[in-house]
Amino acid sequence: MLAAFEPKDFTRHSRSSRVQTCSPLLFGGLRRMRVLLTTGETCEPDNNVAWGRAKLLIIFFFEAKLITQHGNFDGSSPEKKKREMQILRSRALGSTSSWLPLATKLLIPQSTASAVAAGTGVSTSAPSPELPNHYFPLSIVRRRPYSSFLRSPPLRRRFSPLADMGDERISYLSQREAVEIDGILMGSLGFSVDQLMELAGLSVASSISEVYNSNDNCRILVLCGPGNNGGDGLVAARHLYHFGYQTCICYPKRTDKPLYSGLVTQLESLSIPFLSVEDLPQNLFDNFDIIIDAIFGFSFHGAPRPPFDDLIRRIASLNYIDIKSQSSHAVISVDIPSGWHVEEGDISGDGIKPDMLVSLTAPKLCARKFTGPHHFLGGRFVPPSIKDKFGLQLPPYPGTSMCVRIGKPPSVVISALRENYVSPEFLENEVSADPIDQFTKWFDEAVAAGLREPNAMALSTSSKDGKISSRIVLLKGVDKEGFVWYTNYGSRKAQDLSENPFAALLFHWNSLNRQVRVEGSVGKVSFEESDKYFHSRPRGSQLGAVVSKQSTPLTGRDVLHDAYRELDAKYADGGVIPKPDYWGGYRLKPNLVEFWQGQTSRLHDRSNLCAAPRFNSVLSERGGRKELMAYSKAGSMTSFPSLSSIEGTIPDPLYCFYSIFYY
Ligand SMILES: NC(=O)C1=CN([C@@H]2O[C@H](COP(=O)(O)OP(=O)(O)OC[C@H]3O[C@@H](n4cnc5c(N)ncnc54)[C@H](OP(=O)(O)O)[C@@H]3O)[C@@H](O)[C@H]2O)[C@H](O)CC1
Ligand SMILES: [K+]
Repeated sequence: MLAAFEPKDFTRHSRSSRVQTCSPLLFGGLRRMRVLLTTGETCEPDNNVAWGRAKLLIIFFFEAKLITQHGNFDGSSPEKKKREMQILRSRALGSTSSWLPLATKLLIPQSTASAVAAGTGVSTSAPSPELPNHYFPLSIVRRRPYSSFLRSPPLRRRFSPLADMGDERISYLSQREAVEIDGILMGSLGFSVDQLMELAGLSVASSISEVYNSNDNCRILVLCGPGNNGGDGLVAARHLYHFGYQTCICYPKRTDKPLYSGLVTQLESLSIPFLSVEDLPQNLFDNFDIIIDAIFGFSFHGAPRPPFDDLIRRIASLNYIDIKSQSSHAVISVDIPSGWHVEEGDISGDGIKPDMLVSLTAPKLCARKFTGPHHFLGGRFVPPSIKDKFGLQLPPYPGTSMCVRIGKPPSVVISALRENYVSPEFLENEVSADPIDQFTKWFDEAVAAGLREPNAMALSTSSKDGKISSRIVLLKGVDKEGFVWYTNYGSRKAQDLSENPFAALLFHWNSLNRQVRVEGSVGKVSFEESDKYFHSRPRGSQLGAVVSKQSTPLTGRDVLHDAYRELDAKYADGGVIPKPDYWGGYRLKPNLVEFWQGQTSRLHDRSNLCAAPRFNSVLSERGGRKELMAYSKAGSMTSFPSLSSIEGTIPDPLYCFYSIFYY
């Protein structure tokens, strides 16, 4: 019955009116949306009561749709029906506990429901006695202030750099060594199993979030075994829930110990559903995008016993499902692909073939046979004493990461690499008429979002014969006069600019789905401005600027280093290092600034603010409405009937812009 239910069937989407009919496909993103109820009432996610009601409306619509499609769940026992509802709810909305009690407060007239049903294709002609009398759809307005996105940036897929070690140089543990290390950690080294399990589960969740997006409504089933590997799965499920994934658990052989019952309680308090083996579809990918295999770890021995033998068979059968190669469906094994021999691997050849393996502490010998695209290491708790005792070669973890990619880099089909951008709409009435103000607003938001080097920009220049070159430089200042960067006046870009004083800048704020293109004329900044900036730089950068004759071939690296050392010694007393003549700044005065906001299905928003030479004016062309404004130095604006009527009216042009909006 679950398989027959396809949420895609009732997705309705109207971009032009910026209203979407409620669709379960959108549920993952709902927390980030402002919801407009059909009554006209609006609410923000921060408004708990209204938001709770909004969620309820969604669920009632969801259930009504289900019931009208499937009648009374004919043949289902009330228990089974309840369970199925629970699965559907959790798939759609995640946690329900916080808002479900509000259900009793809702009473919506049947007339509203019928009117709404007519617009959504839900049939009410023969309502089931169970059909709630108060279901109706929602209109979702995909708008909210950008600042709220910054508070909860969507999780994005990122790849950690490959560990800087060949596969051969990483240590692989035998089963005996793995057990022994476990014993030392929890013996003389004073760790508790709870601690290690928490770190292991967090590593698993972190590894998954590096490869699979949570904002694609990713549904994860965690299959947990009876031992600590199963415990890692329970912990990972909790972290994944908090990372925004929709998680379900199947934990058929529970352990009575307080550690495990505590983990179960924590998950239940998040309303994460626990499914029995019988609840699961034969083809696990029917209802889930990712299957986490946390059944057996390094203590596995012999042949799998029920019910795990059947579960392992079901996961292994997913290897042959076509859909896997074309979609984001994946099997992820924790520490050991369950059913594999801990040292020999998949002896029978028809075992699980995971897409991702997260080895914990150190990979076990079987991991040598892993051929999937993503091998990660987690369990960042191994102290040097263990590394020394077992002669472990392990890759360093980058930064504060809880996981590190090891093994071969994934082979990717370049043409298949794409992101579906989910952003707030960039509406014309929200764009500053002044491009520098708009740029500053976006730049501040890029800084607030914690982007690395938000001031990095591609600078494209052209020689007099039209040969274009680009490189990344750093923006060092921006104001109404333009965009400033510093460089060596002997560099290729400087040579280009001396021949052709026009250039283009491109800012790419990837995780905000934003780009800003700037085009204009370029001139050198004054000596005083360059000199002031030069002396604000760290001493090492000043020395580097003096010794580096950019774009000039060297006879060897040591020439540069020797020159640096010599200069360093010369100014060892801390004297002022003079700015060399061949180093200084450029300023690009824009005549076009384009703001680009990536949107779903490539329906991006672009706003183009262009300078209109000689006019201190602003011309807006917004949604077909043309507006021409005079823009005084003091910042006030006056409306004019035409461009020619402005000519001569503004005595002291500063710069002027008109706007064009693209859709
Ligand atoms: N130091 C670390 O690296 C840490 C790793 N962690 C994780 O812990 C597992 C190892 O956990 P452990 O509990 O020792 O073992 P398993 O999870 O593999 O499971 C043992 C249970 O499985 C049963 N079992 C074994 N073989 C079979 C089989 N053929 N069929 C059915 N059941 C089987 C076994 O029952 P027995 O009756 O056979 O004893 C146990 O009930 C490691 O891999 C990591 O994932 C920690 O979380 C953190 C520290
Ligand atoms: K496993």
